[in-house]
Amino acid sequence: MTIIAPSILAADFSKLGQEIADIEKAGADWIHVDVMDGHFVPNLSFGPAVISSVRNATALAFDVHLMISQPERYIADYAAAGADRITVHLEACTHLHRTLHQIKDLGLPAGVAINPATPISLLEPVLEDVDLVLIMTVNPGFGGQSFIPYSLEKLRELRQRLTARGLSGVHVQVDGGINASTASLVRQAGANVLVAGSYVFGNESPSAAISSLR
Ligand SMILES: O=C(CO)[C@H](O)[C@H](O)COP(=O)(O)O
Repeated sequence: MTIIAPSILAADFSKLGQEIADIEKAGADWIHVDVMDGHFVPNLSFGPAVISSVRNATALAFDVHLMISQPERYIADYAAAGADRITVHLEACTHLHRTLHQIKDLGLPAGVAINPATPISLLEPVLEDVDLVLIMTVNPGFGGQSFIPYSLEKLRELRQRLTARGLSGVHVQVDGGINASTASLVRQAGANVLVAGSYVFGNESPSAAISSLR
């Protein structure tokens, strides 16, 4: 079953709680929460105070994607703010294995994300330690960018490696440029968790947009 995780980066921040409640009614499975620090990525979004203020707007899981340098400094804060799962970037961690276990030690599923130019092979040492791998299908930092086609090869390679290692339960997530057309391609290539921002929140009917991604 495909899990749809709308990214609130594309929501109207002036009524964020309502936007989250509405997207739950529209059929979302998880709420994708993009945290940006203006250092690891060239944009800023929001921090734990905003997350905790909207946590009660939904019963859905908050899937927190930390696009921040040295995320180990803030993992406890995001867990306390209401994150249900936390994903960190391989490129942002000095000690990736330690950081993933820091997340797991807080009782949360740990995810690892990679940028478009990072090869799948670098994930090999931590595949057994993660619940989710996020293949960025755009360069992180901004919504509304175009899907990078080479991502499909990376997805196929990741699925093969997970299957070969008996790890088919690991979620394979994609983020960036996902719409009805690219959704079909990434699902065929092995993704089972689809993040979509502008396609869902910018659609006249978010519920139709979510259905079209499944
Ligand atoms: O992580 C992100 C940017 O770094 C966003 O989640 C991603 O870009 C989704 O936006 P869109 O669906 O509009 O492409």
